[in-house]
Amino acid sequence: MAPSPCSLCHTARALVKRPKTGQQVCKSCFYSVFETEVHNTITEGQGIFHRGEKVAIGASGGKDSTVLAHVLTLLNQRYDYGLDLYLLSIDEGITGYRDDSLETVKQNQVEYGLPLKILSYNELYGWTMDRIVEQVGRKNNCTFCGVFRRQALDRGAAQLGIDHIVTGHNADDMAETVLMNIMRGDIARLGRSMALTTQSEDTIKRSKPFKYAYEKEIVMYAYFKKLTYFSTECIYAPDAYRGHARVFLKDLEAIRPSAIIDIIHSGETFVLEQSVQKGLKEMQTCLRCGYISSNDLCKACALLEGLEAGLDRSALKQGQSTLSVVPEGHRIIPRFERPVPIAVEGIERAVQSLAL
Ligand SMILES: Nc1ncnc2c1ncn2[C@@H]1O[C@H](COP(=O)(O)OP(=O)(O)OP(=O)(O)O)[C@@H](O)[C@H]1O
Repeated sequence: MAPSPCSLCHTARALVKRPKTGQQVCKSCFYSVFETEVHNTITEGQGIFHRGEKVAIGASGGKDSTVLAHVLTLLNQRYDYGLDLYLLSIDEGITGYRDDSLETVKQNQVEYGLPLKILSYNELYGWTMDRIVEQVGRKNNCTFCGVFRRQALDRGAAQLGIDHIVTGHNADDMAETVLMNIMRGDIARLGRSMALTTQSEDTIKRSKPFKYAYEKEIVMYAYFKKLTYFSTECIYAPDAYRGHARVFLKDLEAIRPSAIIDIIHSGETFVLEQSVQKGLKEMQTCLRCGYISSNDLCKACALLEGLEAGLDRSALKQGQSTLSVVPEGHRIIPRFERPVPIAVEGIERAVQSLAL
């Protein structure tokens, strides 16, 4: 049987069946269409970046963030976004996992010529995940890791004077999140987690440029381009609940590949009723460390307090402590200082208005 021609350029031989659309394409058209779709996500509407912005790529050494570092570096040059890119890695202190993946990030630093900052849980919280798991067991450790990582990324970015973090969350991650939030009945969180970019007054801007990129295509892209990435799963039990959502989603994708995008679009159309919005807690800053929080203590301070007190699973009852006074001998998280955002667009507009 004669080889099929690429359904986009109609000249080269098709080598890939796109998981997202089923189109048979050649390698070069696959790269082009993948990169263009990410560019479209980034630039749609007002766009997520502005010229001169300092952007930290959350770099774990895994496939998603490695491809993100590669594609953002490329698009920044191709379309002249004018971004100042950095790699920001959080070392959770997981022996035999994160130490190895950080070696990959260090290689990426050289390959892409981007400055790299590594910030560890040990430095910030005085605890590694290895020690946390020793104390709280494997069952709930993902909660600690998730809360601590979120804050560590913000703190690392703040130390670099960066006001925008991008992560490699992909379309599969987004669809899983929709399913998980529906199964939990947490529609308020669903709305927030579907945004391409999130920012409130007191937080560092976060974006997910791979929001619509299929995991399978990210893997294909990394494979064909021979990118250096680390492919082992975390050694501590991954979030079991997400695991169920993932298996369910993969089954749906096998039957109908568009299920992933369809679920994301469904998630995007949920709108919170006014009455529900009114019931949501106002955000404030943590009395102890100054980080954004919906309680007197932020989740990280509450979890840390539990760890320091030698609690195990009960330490998960976060947000219940209202103490601004630190119990004696307990370690605390340093105060969170945010960089003052520079309104570059505002400055540009002001300069333009002065021009003759
Ligand atoms: N230790 C870390 N340091 C910096 N960023 C991280 C770290 N862990 C996760 N991230 C960011 O959060 C995104 C989603 O993380 P998740 O744990 O879901 O990993 P993943 O889906 O395996 O992604 P990756 O393939 O990039 O590891 C990553 O793509 C990355 O941008």
